[in-house]
Amino acid sequence: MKIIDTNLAGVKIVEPQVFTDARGFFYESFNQAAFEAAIGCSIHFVQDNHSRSSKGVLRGLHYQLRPHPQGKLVRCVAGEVFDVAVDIRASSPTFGQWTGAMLTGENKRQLWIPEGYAHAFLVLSESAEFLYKTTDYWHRELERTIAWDDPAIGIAWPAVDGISLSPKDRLGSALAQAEVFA
Ligand SMILES: Cc1cn([C@H]2C[C@H](O)[C@@H](COP(=O)(O)OP(=O)(O)O[C@H]3O[C@@H](C)C(=O)[C@@H](O)[C@H]3O)O2)c(=O)[nH]c1=O
Repeated sequence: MKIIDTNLAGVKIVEPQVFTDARGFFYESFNQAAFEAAIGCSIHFVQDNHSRSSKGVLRGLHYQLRPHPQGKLVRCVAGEVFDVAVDIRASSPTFGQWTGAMLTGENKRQLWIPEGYAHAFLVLSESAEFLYKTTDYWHRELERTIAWDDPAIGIAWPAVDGISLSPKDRLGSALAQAEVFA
């Protein structure tokens, strides 16, 4: 497993070692000890999520407030997504900055997004299957959405014909109006 730093100190790309042979491939998609050693702290995941989306679907930018913030280890097992994390910790030197990674069924890369970041992804292939682990349970009342296209963040989304959003995500707040992490 290889860890690749991003421009946001807490956000890491995880690249598993993939073993390919005549039958196909094998890799450890999660190994608690190796993951904790790589990110330098202990982590306890409690929920696994799986979504499928069509091309042009953009989910996010989502986060959950305290007392139930979520760290997320995300990956795309089929298709291609552009995955984004935004630092929304008010006291952080990188507050409001974003990082993006291509996660695909082929490259098998994962993105580790700790608590204190908002998360979104855009589907670039005809469809994409997206899997992720979370460090806390879902709490609908604590969920928040920041606008995917807030110019104050300025995410350079790859071009796709027609972005499709949920009704909730169409109402995302500007970062300046959002409840963020102290
Ligand atoms: C997130 C979530 C949703 N749901 C339900 C609520 C709703 O009826 C349905 C779809 O929910 P949403 O529209 O919020 O799904 P979605 O837009 O895919 O939400 C996800 O987006 C990505 C970017 C994230 O980072 C995730 O944490 C999560 O917020 O699933 C759960 O039962 N458990 C959950 O953990």
